[in-house]
Amino acid sequence: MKTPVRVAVTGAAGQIGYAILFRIANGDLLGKDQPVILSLLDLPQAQKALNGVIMELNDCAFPLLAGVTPSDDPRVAFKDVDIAILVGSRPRGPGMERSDLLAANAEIFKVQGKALNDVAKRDVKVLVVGNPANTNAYIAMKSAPDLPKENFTAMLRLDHNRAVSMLSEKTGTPVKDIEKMAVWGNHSPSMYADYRNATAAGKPMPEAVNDEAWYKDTYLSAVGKRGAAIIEARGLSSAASAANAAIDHVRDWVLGTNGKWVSMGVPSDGSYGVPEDVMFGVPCTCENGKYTRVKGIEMDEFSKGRIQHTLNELLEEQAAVADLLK
Ligand SMILES: NC(=O)C1=CN([C@@H]2O[C@H](COP(=O)(O)OP(=O)(O)OC[C@H]3O[C@@H](n4cnc5c(N)ncnc54)[C@H](O)[C@@H]3O)[C@@H](O)[C@H]2O)C=CC1
Ligand SMILES: O=C([O-])CC(=O)C(=O)O
Repeated sequence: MKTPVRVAVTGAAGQIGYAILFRIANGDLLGKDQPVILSLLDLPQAQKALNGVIMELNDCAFPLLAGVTPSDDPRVAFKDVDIAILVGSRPRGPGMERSDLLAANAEIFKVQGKALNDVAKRDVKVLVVGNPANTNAYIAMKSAPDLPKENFTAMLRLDHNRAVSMLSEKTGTPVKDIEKMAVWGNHSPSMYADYRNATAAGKPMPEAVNDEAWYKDTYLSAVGKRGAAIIEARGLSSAASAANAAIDHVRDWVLGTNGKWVSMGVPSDGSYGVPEDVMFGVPCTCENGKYTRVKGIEMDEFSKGRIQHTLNELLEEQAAVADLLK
């Protein structure tokens, strides 16, 4: 039997928490032979509900679940964790933009970044889901100076999965036969879902779609605004698909992608004209527990403009939290 991996999930009593914990405990995150210990963080006022979730986790009698502990203190919840999925924060409601959440949620990620810095494993893998995810991940990274920067990532995978699914529907290609999709930039409507290198069953995606006007005028904004469309339809933000994307992101990071491209928000190394440390969505491949950016993608004028647009938004978000990080 393998040694259990310690996984922290914050906001564990919330709706994404309710969708993700049972799948992690079932082996969807790290494999069907890997025991896990769940360390669950939520606010003091959510502890009663969190205990109810733990009762349900226990009632599933998951063979891989080697322990579950609740806490309302990040320094307790993050102690010695190998993986931290930071979900806990306020979601937006109808009519709100993600930028409206920045003020409400930034402080959370400063506190949690510091706690990770002090008590987590030195190779902890951190995924920030709570919005605005890129800038929250940037805040957590900057608040954890003793941890390697590459430990911190933001979730672009929901956008990636939405982008692939919509191309699958448009072209009639099964999702499994779509490769090399790339979502650049911020997890917000400014993101750039770039299909130029993608393939549909081996055929170049632009050819398979054969409708550039649809791509530029309909598809790009449909991917970018999908979160708002879900809120409009459900009255609540996406939860099961967000949980699924978080599992995809961490699983691929830990277990590898076999050469397949996935989109991840990672601290920039300066490539593609993105200043260092900006938490930016880029296509990556993963192997041996490490991600590598796909390098050398040619940029046409349209792509340069889209990347600059989403970068500008991230730089504005960073400027808005600069005081918090002093
Ligand atoms: N990056 C992405 O693709 C997506 C991100 N999200 C974001 O995920 C976040 C969570 O969404 P939901 O689960 O639907 O919200 P929710 O409101 O159902 O749950 C949030 C949970 O976080 C807890 N929480 C709040 N502050 C906390 C803190 N300081 N420490 C620990 N726990 C804390 C709350 O008590 C609550 O239990 C939101 O920010 C939402 O916008 C949602 C969908 C997709
Ligand atoms: O839109 C929201 O607020 C939730 C989210 O991030 C998404 O579904 O993409």
